[in-house]
Amino acid sequence: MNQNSALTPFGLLGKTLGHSYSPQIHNALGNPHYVLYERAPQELTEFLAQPELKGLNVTIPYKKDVMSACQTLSDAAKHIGAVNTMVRQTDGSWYGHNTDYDGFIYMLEWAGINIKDQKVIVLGNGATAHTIHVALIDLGAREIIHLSRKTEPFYSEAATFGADADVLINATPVGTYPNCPEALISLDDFPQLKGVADVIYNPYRTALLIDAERRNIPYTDGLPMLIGQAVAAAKLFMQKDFEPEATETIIRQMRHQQENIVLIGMPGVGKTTVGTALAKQLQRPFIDCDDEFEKRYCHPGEYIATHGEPAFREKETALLAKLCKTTGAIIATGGGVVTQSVNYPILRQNGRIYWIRRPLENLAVDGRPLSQGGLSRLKSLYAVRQPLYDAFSQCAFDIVNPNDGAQHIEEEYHAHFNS
Ligand SMILES: Nc1ncnc2c1ncn2[C@@H]1O[C@H](COP(=O)(O)OP(=O)(O)O)[C@@H](O)[C@H]1O
Ligand SMILES: O=C(O)C1=C[C@@H](OP(=O)(O)O)[C@@H](O)[C@H](O)C1
Ligand SMILES: [Mg+2]
Repeated sequence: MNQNSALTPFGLLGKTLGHSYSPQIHNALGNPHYVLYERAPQELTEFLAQPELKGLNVTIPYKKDVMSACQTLSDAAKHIGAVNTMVRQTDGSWYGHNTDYDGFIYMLEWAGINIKDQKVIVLGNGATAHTIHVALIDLGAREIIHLSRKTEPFYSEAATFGADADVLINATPVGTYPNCPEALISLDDFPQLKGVADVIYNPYRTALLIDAERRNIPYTDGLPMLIGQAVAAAKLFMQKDFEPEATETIIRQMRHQQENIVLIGMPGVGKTTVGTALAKQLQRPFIDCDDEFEKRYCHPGEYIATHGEPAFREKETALLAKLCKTTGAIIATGGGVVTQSVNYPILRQNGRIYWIRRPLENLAVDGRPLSQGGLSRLKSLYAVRQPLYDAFSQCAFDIVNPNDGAQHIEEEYHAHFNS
């Protein structure tokens, strides 16, 4: 190492870190001196002995290993048996705490999910589930049941334990990018739920959360937990308090950056045209699902004419599942995506869905086999699809001209994240 290059005082310690939001979050909290530290197990002791290090977050697989390097431990860290935050004390020793605990409690508060005297079902029995368990006891849960794959009770027993459960928490990685959408269970087995929380933050909405959203059950994804734990760590690192708005602003900003704009609507209504304009305005990537289909197979119209619509729908869903894992993009779909209910969680997981409308008389029909047969054919297609577009979308816009339409959608999108 260069003699003059000082070690950055704050960071995240782990074995293989890949992409992490932590530097971005700490930066937003006013700490530009936060980096990723990937270290092998045999390097840990020497690494932690460096006096330039002032504060660390710790991730798998080291949350237990670093405990022996901490002279003092918080009660939460002791009860949980894991440390995710280390703070250098004035005497040079390390203090170990667990801000995942704080982040979890923050997430529930943020979502308005009450735990006191409630029956809580936790999916999973691993390290995260254990941290959550300790927090749930401290919050006064009446009963906590962990469903798991390896030890009883199993996920298959959800109906037995879920009948009178108040809160459901997913503490497993099932449904995390890139294996999304995927859920361990259906909420059919939990008829009394008052809240659902998922520790996963990529995708933004797991299949479990989309299920909760559909049933109007209050829910939260794991981003408030991630940011809540970072803020709790930053308080210790920087020895300062943060206004509650600071945390809320970061949550909102990250969502704003990441949420896709998804366009649905009748064939020929202008999804591709409006999507192109939106991508340009917002300087975000544009994905046209029909174009992507054509790159891999052939023009969608030609595919339907040759192989039939069911074969097209199957290929289209598989392709959508790949394309819609992305974040921060503008996505124009093919007009028929709403005919397959399985497409809803795919589009919704990272997206706000806009239904764009124009009078049927004005729709483009060229190269669109399902739109052939004149206005009466379009009317019957619309009769079937209109309730589906309505159910799939969070917003609807009547578009007179594509640029104005893009402008209105952009305004709604920004307002949604700034309210
Ligand atoms: N609001 C609009 N007013 C008039 N013509 C439009 C409008 N939106 C799109 N068009 C035109 O309609 C045709 C089909 O638009 P396109 O974006 O390909 O629709 P979609 O992707 O929904 O099938 C294009 O020729 C486009 O220029
Ligand atoms: O409405 C439909 O079922 C279809 C619409 C087309 O996309 P556009 O909506 O872009 O025309 C294309 O996906 C395919 O021909 C099927
Ligand atoms: Mg199109």
